[in-house]
Amino acid sequence: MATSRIPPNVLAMPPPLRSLILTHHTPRLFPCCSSRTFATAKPLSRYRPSYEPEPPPLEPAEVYIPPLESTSYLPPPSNDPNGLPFPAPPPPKNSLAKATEIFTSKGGPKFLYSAGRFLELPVNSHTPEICLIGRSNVGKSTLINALSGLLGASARNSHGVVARKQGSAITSRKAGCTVTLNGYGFGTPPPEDATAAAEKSQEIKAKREAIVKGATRAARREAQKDYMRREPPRKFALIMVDMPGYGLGSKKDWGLEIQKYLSKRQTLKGAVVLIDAEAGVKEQDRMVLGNLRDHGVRTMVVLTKGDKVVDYAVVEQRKKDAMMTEGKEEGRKVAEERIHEVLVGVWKELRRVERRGLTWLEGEEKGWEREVWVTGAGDPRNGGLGVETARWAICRLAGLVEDKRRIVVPGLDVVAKGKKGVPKVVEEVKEPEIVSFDDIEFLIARENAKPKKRLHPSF
Ligand SMILES: Nc1nc2c(ncn2[C@@H]2O[C@H](COP(=O)(O)OP(=O)(O)OP(=O)(O)O)[C@@H](O)[C@H]2O)c(=O)[nH]1
Ligand SMILES: [Mg+2]
Repeated sequence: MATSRIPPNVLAMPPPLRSLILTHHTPRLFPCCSSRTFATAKPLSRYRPSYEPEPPPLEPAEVYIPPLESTSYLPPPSNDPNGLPFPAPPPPKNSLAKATEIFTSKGGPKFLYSAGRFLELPVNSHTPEICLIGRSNVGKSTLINALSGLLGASARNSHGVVARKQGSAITSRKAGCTVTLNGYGFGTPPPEDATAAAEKSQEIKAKREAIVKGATRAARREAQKDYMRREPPRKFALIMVDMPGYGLGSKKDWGLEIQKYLSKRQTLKGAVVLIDAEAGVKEQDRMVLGNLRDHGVRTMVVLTKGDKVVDYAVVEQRKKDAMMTEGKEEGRKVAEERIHEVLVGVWKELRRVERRGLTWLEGEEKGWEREVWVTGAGDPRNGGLGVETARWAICRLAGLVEDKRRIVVPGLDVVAKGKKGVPKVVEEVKEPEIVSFDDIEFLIARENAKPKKRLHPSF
């Protein structure tokens, strides 16, 4: 019978190693600590990551179908209650390329800051900011990653230090992953700003020299104060702010900080409200839209997880349909119908929220945008449904690209104005509407609340 022996030089070994050697060579003496017991010991499971393993990827050849008819939709005319959303024309190629350049420029996105409170945010008086708001787990961080060029699995499975170093947002399958206001810088500032930035850095340099050379102590102290208060020159074309989600896993304090951000941030150009295409508009979304209205923030809605709606519809349809190809086509129709349903719900909600205020109006600069965008940023087939056009929409919201599309619909003529991208709507009302007294009162109140144009400063 082979018996294990204790090595003679065991006492010459470092004390922490001795017990290991002994248990290895004499398993019978220490059965509870044998190497096998160590290998299957329970405590190791504590170090496993807390998120569940990813499900196996979908098979591209089987499930992949062409994306939806369009990635952005406009509402039917307001005088047509049964009208369907209609697909908006795609953005012009040159400005689409400009938006792509801003988001995917060399060097990638830069993670700028993570602020737990509004007061911790760095000063910003020059770079336009756009914030992403939505329920927990809706896909805010995934969308930021996809906008910067990461596709599918890379956008949705971004964890740990490597992701931080790359400048990507951390994502998780667990709700409540993002708990601070996280800023990401994209693109390079326009050339005139670069010159201004160079001048400013000269100024800062001069101030620093003054600190060293300042004759008196008081002068040095004054220069030091100025230097501490300085704002770094503009380095990015756009800053995107990823916010903590509301709903599951959120906290009251975060809500308060977000409110402060919405009301006080001077450079905030607009908010992108993310709504899960599978779940539709929820109570918390209504509350957030109300907040945006109260703070007069320009708002744009983006549906996320559009790919899931499409896949689900296809799989369901295929169960019913024996013919695979027909199943796909039918599935596409079903998916389109489901997306239409959610879109109609979104516009209904936006109009309802608008009616409760006086100044946050449909299609106005300080109101909400009609066009709603459909995305599938975390599409496991690396498709990144609608990400390219979403980039353009965000740049338009920030005033970085122009919208020169002309959209003509029966009964509704939308002309997108060049400069600020606010579509001007000329609506043809075919028959005179019968309006209740309440509505008239409301319309008068709304009209009075609009800022009056002054003909001359002296008037
Ligand atoms: N299929 C699909 N999955 C998505 C999409 N967007 C996000 N997901 C998944 O949804 C989960 C949550 O994504 P996150 O980006 O972390 O969500 P979040 O809104 O930042 O969540 P919080 O930080 O908790 O507020 C991840 O597991 C993603 O893989 C999408 O467009 N399609
Ligand atoms: Mg997040």
